[in-house]
Amino acid sequence: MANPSLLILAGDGIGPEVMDEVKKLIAWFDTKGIVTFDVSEGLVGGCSYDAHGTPLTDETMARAQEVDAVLLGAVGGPKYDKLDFSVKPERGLLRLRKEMDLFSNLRPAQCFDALADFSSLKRDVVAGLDIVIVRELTSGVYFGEPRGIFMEGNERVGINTQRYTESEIARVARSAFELARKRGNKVCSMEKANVMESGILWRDVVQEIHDKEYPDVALTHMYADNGAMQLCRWPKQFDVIVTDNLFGDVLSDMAAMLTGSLGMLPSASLGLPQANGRPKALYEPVHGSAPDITGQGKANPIACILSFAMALRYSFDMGAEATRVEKAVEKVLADGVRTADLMGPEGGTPVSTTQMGDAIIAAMEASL
Ligand SMILES: NC(=O)C1=CN([C@@H]2O[C@H](COP(=O)(O)OP(=O)(O)OC[C@H]3O[C@@H](n4cnc5c(N)ncnc54)[C@H](O)[C@@H]3O)[C@@H](O)[C@H]2O)C=CC1
Ligand SMILES: CC(C)CC(=O)C(=O)O
Ligand SMILES: [Mg+2]
Repeated sequence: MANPSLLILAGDGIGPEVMDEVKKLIAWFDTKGIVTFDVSEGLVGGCSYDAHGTPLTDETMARAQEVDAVLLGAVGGPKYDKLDFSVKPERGLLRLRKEMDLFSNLRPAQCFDALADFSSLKRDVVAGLDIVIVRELTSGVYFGEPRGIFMEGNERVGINTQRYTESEIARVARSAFELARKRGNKVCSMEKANVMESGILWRDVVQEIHDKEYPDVALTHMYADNGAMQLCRWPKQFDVIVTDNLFGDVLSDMAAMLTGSLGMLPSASLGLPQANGRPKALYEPVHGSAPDITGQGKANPIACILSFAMALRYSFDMGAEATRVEKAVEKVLADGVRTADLMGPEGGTPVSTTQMGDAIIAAMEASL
């Protein structure tokens, strides 16, 4: 049987730095005879623009459609800020999400015990936290038409459109309910039904899907602004949060700080199951290309490594090996190994990106 296939798109900024640590893990799994991936690499984002004049070539897009899973680092950076919108690095990532139809973006926020004092919130608020934000990823205001900057009279007007169809809401709601059934059996849906028609439809459809198909799951609704406040006030009230593309983007960065650092948050972007039973899938850290720390060896690779663990679980049915990676991360953190983003106000000596990766490999080795 053919080896499982991976396409690595490390991208820009710290993307390649954190992805190097994932490559070490892939090599480790190979050396140990646990699993050998058929790995190919490609360009996305600014590096692709530099090489080809586009943030994603058709060839790379086609390869992404063929493989079992895509691993992505991060895209973007100040060098590209003034580019025409159509060729900005971020458009490469949006194209991947849209054309692969990766509508369900799972963004778990889990607070490792060793980091409960590193969150900007009190230990009691975050210790033991384990929630998942399910973000709709292929529609909403990032994709709606009309969009653009137009002249209206003698001034410019910027337009983006929030647009959701019933079926788009229904499918992401189903993925949230399915996930909840495997966890705490609770879903909180967040929108702004008080001020947006798309929010009214969102609330109605989520409720309908619940009543018809998932009456056993506890469902609540919350306005997204209150949701942001509740995430800071008492995040452990949540199990699964389902929300739209924009609110999910913002709320998940916020949830990152409940775990100690944005450098800790992984994600899985999943489509519907294909004929082989596997969903189309892309795995990437929640963070961006972090231009402020690029090239300094300061990036925390854990979000990218935990994204690879999600790939093992969701694309390759290797739950036990995913747990092995997660436990290795937990062990390293418990041993006090910290990248700079995880330093408390009292300071200490941070390890580099590669040292963190090496420590995680050593913990994997010890787990055998
Ligand atoms: N999925 C993606 O590829 C994303 C790309 N971006 C792009 O990244 C660029 C920078 O955006 P920002 O708003 O600065 O967001 P960012 O997520 O890159 O960085 C925000 C802050 O978090 C820190 N940070 C992020 N990841 C870290 C890590 N692994 N370890 C330690 N510290 C980390 C950064 O140093 C920075 O201070 C922009 O071009 C943006 O469009 C932003 C978010 C997601
Ligand atoms: C296209 C991305 C840059 C948007 C983003 O911040 C994200 O998906 O987290
Ligand atoms: Mg974001």
